Amino acid sequence: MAIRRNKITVVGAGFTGATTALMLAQKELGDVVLVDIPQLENPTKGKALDMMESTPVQGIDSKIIGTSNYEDTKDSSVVIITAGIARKPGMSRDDLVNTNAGIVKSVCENIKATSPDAYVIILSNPVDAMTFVAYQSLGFPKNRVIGQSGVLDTARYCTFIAEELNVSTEDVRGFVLGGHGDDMVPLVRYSNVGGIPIEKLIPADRIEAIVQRTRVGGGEIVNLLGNGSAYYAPAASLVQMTEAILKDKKRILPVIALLEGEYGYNNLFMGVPVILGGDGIERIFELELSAEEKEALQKSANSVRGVIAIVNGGNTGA
Ligand SMILES: NC(=O)C1=CN([C@@H]2O[C@H](COP(=O)(O)OP(=O)(O)OC[C@H]3O[C@@H](n4cnc5c(N)ncnc54)[C@H](O)[C@@H]3O)[C@@H](O)[C@H]2O)C=CC1
Ligand SMILES: O=C([O-])CC(=O)C(=O)O
Repeated sequence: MAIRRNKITVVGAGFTGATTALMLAQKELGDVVLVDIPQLENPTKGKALDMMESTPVQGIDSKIIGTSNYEDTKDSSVVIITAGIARKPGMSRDDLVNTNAGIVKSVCENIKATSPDAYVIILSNPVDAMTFVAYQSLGFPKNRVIGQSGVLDTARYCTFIAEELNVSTEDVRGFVLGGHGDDMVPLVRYSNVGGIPIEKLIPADRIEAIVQRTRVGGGEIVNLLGNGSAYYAPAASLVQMTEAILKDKKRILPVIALLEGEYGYNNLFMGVPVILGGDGIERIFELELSAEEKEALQKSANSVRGVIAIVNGGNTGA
């Protein structure tokens, strides 16, 4: 049988979607289908054509098309959902919940019909609740419905640690647990630089400042941009997750997964470290947490449940 390239669909051709499409093509992870609403079909085709015309210069062979027709996305291996509105200064991610829930639901109905075997990665905010909406709308098994927050939050955290120590970002390891909001839980005890615990290298007050900056890292960019939210680091995070799945890399990454007893939570979508590979979320790692870390995670979980309740008729879980 002839070997075919993977088809990767990116729904939403705005800042994050278009950037993600280009980065996916640059890594030649597959052919990319960029989808937006019918009213924006021409600009979507235009963005895709512009990217396609960069391929001879970049020396890459991925094809990129723009469309508003889900038939073009048929049998995608991975679908990335970036469709929805983004926040502006003064807004929280949770302010987007009602608008984006409707959008994510309608997108998922189309995906379910055209790519029933896809692995679906959700970016639209508030992303923990939107991953729940996607899970309900798609009816796919839990290993194939994956939310993006922890890769980005961890990238911010590691950037700030590397800056603090003036070392390569490559040598910084750590991760962020919990919901994608200001209560997220960067895990200091599990963070190191070249194997050396950060607590041995950075004074406690500076670590606390890094943790706080990470928690509001999205807001920092929103305030600087003035009219939208981050997209380069979010796109890079989506590409890392897509690559982990398509190449069956079995990366250990923090992603939003359905918890069924892990960390003491049931029927809740929240960020936890997992093995991400050819079968999506292949395993969730449950770490031993201190009393303080458990309390911080509980606060984050309560925030996520509050937002899920808004889109789930007052019920707080899946
Ligand atoms: N989870 C995370 O870590 C992050 C989440 N986000 C979220 O991702 C979402 C997208 O952000 P941006 O790309 O910056 O926004 P954007 O406004 O630049 O792009 C969103 C695109 O979605 C499209 N869209 C709306 N309804 C659609 C539908 N039914 N079908 C297809 N496309 C549709 C819009 O026309 C627009 O082109 C926002 O909700 C934002 O908050 C952004 C960055 C990080
Ligand atoms: O802050 C936002 O609204 C977008 C986002 O989730 C992030 O950049 O972390």
